[in-house]
Amino acid sequence: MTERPAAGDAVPRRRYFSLWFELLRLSWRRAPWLTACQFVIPALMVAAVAGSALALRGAVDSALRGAGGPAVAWAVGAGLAGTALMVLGAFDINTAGILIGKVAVLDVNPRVYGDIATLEGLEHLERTDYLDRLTVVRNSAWESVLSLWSANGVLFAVLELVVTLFLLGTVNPYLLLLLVFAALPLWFDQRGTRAIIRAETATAAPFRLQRELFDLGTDAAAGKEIRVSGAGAELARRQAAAWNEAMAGRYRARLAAALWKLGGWSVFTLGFGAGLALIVVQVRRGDGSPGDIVLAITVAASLRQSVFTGVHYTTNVARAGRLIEPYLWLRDYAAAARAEDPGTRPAPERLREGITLDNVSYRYPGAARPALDGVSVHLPAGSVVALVGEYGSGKTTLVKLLCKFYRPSGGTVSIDGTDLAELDTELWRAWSSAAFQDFGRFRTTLGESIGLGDLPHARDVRRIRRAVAAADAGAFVAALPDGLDTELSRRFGGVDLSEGQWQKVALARASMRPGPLLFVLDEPTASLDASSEQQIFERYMARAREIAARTGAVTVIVTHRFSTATGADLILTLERGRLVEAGTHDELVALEGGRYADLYGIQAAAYSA
Ligand SMILES: Nc1ncnc2c1ncn2[C@@H]1O[C@H](COP(=O)(O)OP(=O)(O)OP(=O)(O)O)[C@@H](O)[C@H]1O
Repeated sequence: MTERPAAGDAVPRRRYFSLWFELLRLSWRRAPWLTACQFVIPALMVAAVAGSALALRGAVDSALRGAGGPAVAWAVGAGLAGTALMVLGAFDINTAGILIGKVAVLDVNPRVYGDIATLEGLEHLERTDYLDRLTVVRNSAWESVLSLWSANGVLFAVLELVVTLFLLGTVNPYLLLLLVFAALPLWFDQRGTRAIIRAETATAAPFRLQRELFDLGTDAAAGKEIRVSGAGAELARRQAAAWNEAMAGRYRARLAAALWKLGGWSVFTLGFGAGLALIVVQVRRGDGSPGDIVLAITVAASLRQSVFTGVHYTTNVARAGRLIEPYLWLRDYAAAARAEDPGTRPAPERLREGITLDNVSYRYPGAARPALDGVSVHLPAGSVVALVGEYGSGKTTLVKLLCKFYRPSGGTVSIDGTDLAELDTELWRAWSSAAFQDFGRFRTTLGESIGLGDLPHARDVRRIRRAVAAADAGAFVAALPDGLDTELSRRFGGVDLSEGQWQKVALARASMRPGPLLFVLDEPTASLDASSEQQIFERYMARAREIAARTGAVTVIVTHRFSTATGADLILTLERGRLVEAGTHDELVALEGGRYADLYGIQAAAYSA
């Protein structure tokens, strides 16, 4: 099994070629004619460069010999070749742009997004090494495809270089030495570009931080707290500091790259000047025709152009390295994550025994201590289980493990005796429903936002209405201008919802599946007022019992309000990732000095005060 790549793992250069080959195949499939143009047009351009130089030499020498007819014919040929060069050049840029756009938007972008959104677990979205690379790769599909055609451009620039040098060689073989001078700017430029790539990767973290701080500072929701606390200036200071840190490294690298570039071109100009002087001396000695000087000047000018083009394309390729490296790393990560045995066994249609956690531990990547530590408990089929405990005690982590978002670092979770790791993840999720405290805000129409909870029935209006009723959202939906068709964003001509309304939408979404085996409610009412909360819990308790009777479902409710937990069949108290108590409300309050009894007592006293 392939391991997920670690933070510092580098991607071998040869992988670039396989990526380009893959992009070439995609381009061919997407637009064969445009793809063919990327080879035919540059080849014709090389022919036109050589043709125009040879024709000019012919025209000058014929004219000097007094052969008027051939001189005119050569001159017309040179003119045509020059015109063809310009037309082909414009055509080349336009066709390449269209092709790159098509492949980037229609093929590469969906794949990058797909790799982010469809990976089985959540871990990748919480790892800084993954997020750093994502920051670099985001919106970079265009540049990745561009790198393929830049590499192709380098090939044709080299071909043009060889042809032009060959022509110069016919005048004087020493001129072939210009190849060395032509190669130097490429080499110098490479060094500068590599410095830029290194700097961009090294400064990805402060760059991401400044962007996040900027988003935070301009977010209306966070804006309320920022204004009340007066933290705006401090946030702006931190954003500026992160920006300066990121940019200082990048500017230094750019300056170094500019100096390398300057050095390369200075050497080339020297060599180029010396070459021209050599030909002039040679012709003055009578060893060559004036046409040779014209050919040498024409060819040398196009040599400068082809070196310039070659450098430009090489820079593009090297710059794309800063995207290709993290892009391939992300793909390797996604491939390795997919290759991890996803489990193939079908989930049972009905729970008979229930869910068993056996010595389950979980540590977040990079965390110093485990979020869950040796939890063993049986959640009987058909039961309502309440998870209680202080902030950060591991409640959400436990339900995430039940949903198979992460795999336990130790121990097993089993469903009716089958290890959850062996169950087909997609099927298990299809038998689960969940509403989380940090719910998603899908800014589609209200009906779509709820229907997403059960894709095969996403347009089933009766089912959506039932889910709305389950979430006690009927009155709020009825008050919306277009009911279920209301757009959930002012930006799209719809309405903005309050926190509590968004939470009800999330609850309704979680209620779309009629008979899940696992029903998770992770503080699903934190944004609701007390009376809505009470009503919703009563409904969900009734629903839990009703589903339990049909499918043996286990309902897990994470809550900070102990009044909610009292009706559960089993209450689990977590503390610093460990399960410290398990039992019914009556059993736990009866425990002398028990944690639950303590917390329950404090809350009950606060409410009655
Ligand atoms: N993505 C993450 N990466 C690293 N550590 C995390 C992550 N999510 C949670 N933790 C840590 O794991 C521990 C348990 O967190 P968890 O969210 O499970 O607690 P909780 O009991 O649900 O808390 P709350 O009541 O505040 O929701 C905490 O110490 C938390 O800081």
